[in-house]
Amino acid sequence: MLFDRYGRPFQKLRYVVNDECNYNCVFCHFEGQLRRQGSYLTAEDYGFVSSFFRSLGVADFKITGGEPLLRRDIDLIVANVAKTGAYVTVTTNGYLLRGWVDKLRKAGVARLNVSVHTTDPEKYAKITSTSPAVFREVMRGLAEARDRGLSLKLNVVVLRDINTDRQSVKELVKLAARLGASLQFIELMPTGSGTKIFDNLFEPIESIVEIVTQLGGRPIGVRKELHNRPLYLVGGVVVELIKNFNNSHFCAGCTTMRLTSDGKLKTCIYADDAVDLLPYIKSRDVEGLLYSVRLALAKRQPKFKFYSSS
Ligand SMILES: Nc1nc2c(ncn2[C@@H]2O[C@H](COP(=O)(O)OP(=O)(O)OP(=O)(O)O)[C@@H](O)[C@H]2O)c(=O)[nH]1
Ligand SMILES: C[S@@+](CC[C@H](N)C(=O)[O-])C[C@H]1O[C@@H](n2cnc3c(N)ncnc32)[C@H](O)[C@@H]1O
Ligand code: SF4
Ligand code: SF4
Repeated sequence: MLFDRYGRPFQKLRYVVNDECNYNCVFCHFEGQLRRQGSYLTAEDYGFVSSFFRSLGVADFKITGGEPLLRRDIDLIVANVAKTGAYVTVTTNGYLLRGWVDKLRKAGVARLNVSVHTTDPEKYAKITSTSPAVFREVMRGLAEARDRGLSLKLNVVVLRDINTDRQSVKELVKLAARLGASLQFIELMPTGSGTKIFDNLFEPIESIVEIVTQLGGRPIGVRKELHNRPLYLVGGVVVELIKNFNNSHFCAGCTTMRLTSDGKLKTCIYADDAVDLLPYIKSRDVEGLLYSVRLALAKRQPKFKFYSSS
């Protein structure tokens, strides 16, 4: 296992497998990468690089995007990562889910995170720049995934006065319960498109905690291995809370980096100084990769620190 200078172990890697999307969400951070660069690692590259990272002790791989289900070889990518024996999850907007459920299950996906910010089709359409019919298709995909036995988590970006009232939270809990899913509330991040709406739509996670508590929820633990995220249980549903803005406790528990779709290792979602792994991935150069990962770890800093001069 490798550690950074702040004693944080490197245990999880997020693969941003593309930089395009069939949605245009009002807040999208695109995982901190530029849109439409169009140069992607191949499924074979992901297989090779996953074996390498596994050998360093990384055991949890997140496949995200852009919209990962737009990649025609997404099942092959999942299979090549899963073959290493690692835990592989995919985060998706869910619109193309129905066509992929069986293939992803066979490829060995451990869980799907599906972003569903509201149960109101009209609000959904506005948030994502789609239509209410798109929302209904996502619901069909989720039902199919549940029926085929896939483990599910619903992602909700918290948006002030859009999904922060008691009824909205209650309906999301009910939806998660029907799907046998867990539910994750994520604070809005001021990056990418999130920057321009932040002042109007940011709502701290505490408002959700208050409602969850009013609904009978109780704390059941903390995800120490990832950002010290608090967990609650409400109505039989596990609720995970991502308080990622200005939270030194969250960054202190950061055990993850991102590999952009063109092979750059980002030390933090906010950081611009990525380390380029592409030449080493393409030439299957393990020594070069190890040197570069050590370099990235040496650069890594918590974005929000306990003590900061700035
Ligand atoms: N600031 C920050 N936010 C993160 C980080 N990891 C995840 N997030 C936020 O959480 C959102 C949802 O992440 P997901 O792709 O669902 O995955 P996850 O919840 O981190 O991981 P799993 O629980 O393993 O599925 C991200 O898009 C970010 O907004 C991180 O390292 N830093
Ligand atoms: C960038 S998306 C990529 C995967 C997929 N397209 C989706 O939307 O699920 C990954 C996650 O980041 C969340 N997200 C996007 N922009 C965000 C922001 N500014 N703040 C917090 N979360 C954000 C999305 O809701 C989604 O759950
Ligand atoms: S949050 Fe996901 S679905 Fe929405 S625009 Fe970004 S990548 Fe696409
Ligand atoms: S250091 Fe903080 S902001 Fe940066 S990726 Fe880790 S948790 Fe996110």
